[in-house]
Amino acid sequence: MSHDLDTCVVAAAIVDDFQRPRRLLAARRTHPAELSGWWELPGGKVDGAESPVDALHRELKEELGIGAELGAEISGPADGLWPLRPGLVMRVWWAMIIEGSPEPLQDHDRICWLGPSEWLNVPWLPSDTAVIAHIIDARRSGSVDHTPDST
Ligand SMILES: Nc1nc2c([nH]c(=O)n2[C@H]2C[C@H](O)[C@@H](COP(=O)(O)OP(=O)(O)OP(=O)(O)O)O2)c(=O)[nH]1
Repeated sequence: MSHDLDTCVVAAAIVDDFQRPRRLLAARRTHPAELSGWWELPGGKVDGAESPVDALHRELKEELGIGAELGAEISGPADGLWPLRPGLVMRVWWAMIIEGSPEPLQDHDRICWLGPSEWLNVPWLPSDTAVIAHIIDARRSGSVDHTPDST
């Protein structure tokens, strides 16, 4: 199935270390009402002509006040994408903070560093279940691909 016409959301799995990630940053949404209180990977929709990577850097600055280094993209099951709902797909990158200290500045009311055995300890958005399971597996098997990616 083609996802060419779908809206693209970009998000970051922000960890403390690409090679041996122990902590993962989760953020609790404040809006819209039906998503409020659920936790997600920080990010947002790609605007107009900006590239997905530019959009992710913009969102991380707006939402958390941080600059990040992106690692490899975490490829999803649908042509590399993570389907969220009809018409909406997500692309996800490993990321590490290189500037600033994360604060819930916009769209979230809480952020939380989840420790090694805690990556399932928040109620993730139901649409995130597959990607969170995937990154937990990658962490457990030591197969985190941390090759920098700038596509
Ligand atoms: N950032 C992010 N969004 C997610 C995740 N999982 C998931 O279903 N979504 C959904 C929630 C929203 O419907 C959509 C992201 O839209 P958004 O509202 O955060 O993006 P935005 O601020 O750029 O959009 P907008 O307010 O301008 O419409 O993707 C996730 O892990 N991270």
